[in-house]
Amino acid sequence: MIELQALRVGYDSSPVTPAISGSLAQGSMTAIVGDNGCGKSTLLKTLAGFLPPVKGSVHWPKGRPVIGWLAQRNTLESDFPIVVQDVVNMGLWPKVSLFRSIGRSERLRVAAALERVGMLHLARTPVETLSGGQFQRMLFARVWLQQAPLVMLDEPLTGVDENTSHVLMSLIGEMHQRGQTILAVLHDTPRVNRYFPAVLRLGSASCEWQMQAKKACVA
Ligand SMILES: Nc1ncnc2c1ncn2[C@@H]1O[C@H](COP(=O)(O)OP(=O)(O)OP(=O)(O)O)[C@@H](O)[C@H]1O
Repeated sequence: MIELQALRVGYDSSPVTPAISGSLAQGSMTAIVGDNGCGKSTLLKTLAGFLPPVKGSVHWPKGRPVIGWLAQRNTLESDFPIVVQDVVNMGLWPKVSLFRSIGRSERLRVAAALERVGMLHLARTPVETLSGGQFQRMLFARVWLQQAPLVMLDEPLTGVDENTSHVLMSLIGEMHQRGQTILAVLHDTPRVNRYFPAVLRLGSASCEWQMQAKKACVA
């Protein structure tokens, strides 16, 4: 799905990572790990097309697919004047535009997504009143509903409690099992070791891919 050829990512022509070569197969599930500041988020943003490569290249043999994107928690505004289900509704895009009202079957899908993350009772709650963990569950409901071929998650488990981590990890496993390609930046070493079949370890001078047979990836 994605081929990296001596890719270096960074800002203003200055790379922050070493050269990265390798590929991500369709349906794969990969964790990007490494120390703070080593360039994990920058790599994700470059692969998503938000930043140009500084050196090397990213190749999409079958074209870049729709990407389900979950940004790092602290980069998000949480004081929009909208309620939870409005945010989750956005996962229906582009099947439903802003100019077409949502039908019964779509409302049921949104409700199912909210139920899946334990947030159905908060469907009409203003986003600005959510706790950090509830906010993250809401974003996961949107990504889960979207069913994008490629899902990029930037530190999806950071700042959430153990129970929420468990729910979110099971959703990641579920998306993987239904054939979506998963690429996630994570600091949760035990969960990376337990659930991710592929790991890209990013260092300041080099990087390393690790592939290993994994048990069932649903938490
Ligand atoms: N917009 C920017 N402009 C210039 N430099 C940036 C920008 N954003 C991040 N950086 C720098 O790029 C380097 C890599 O940052 P990045 O956020 O990719 O690291 P990370 O591995 O995701 O870190 P963390 O684990 O702390 O989230 C850091 O030195 C950071 O200061």
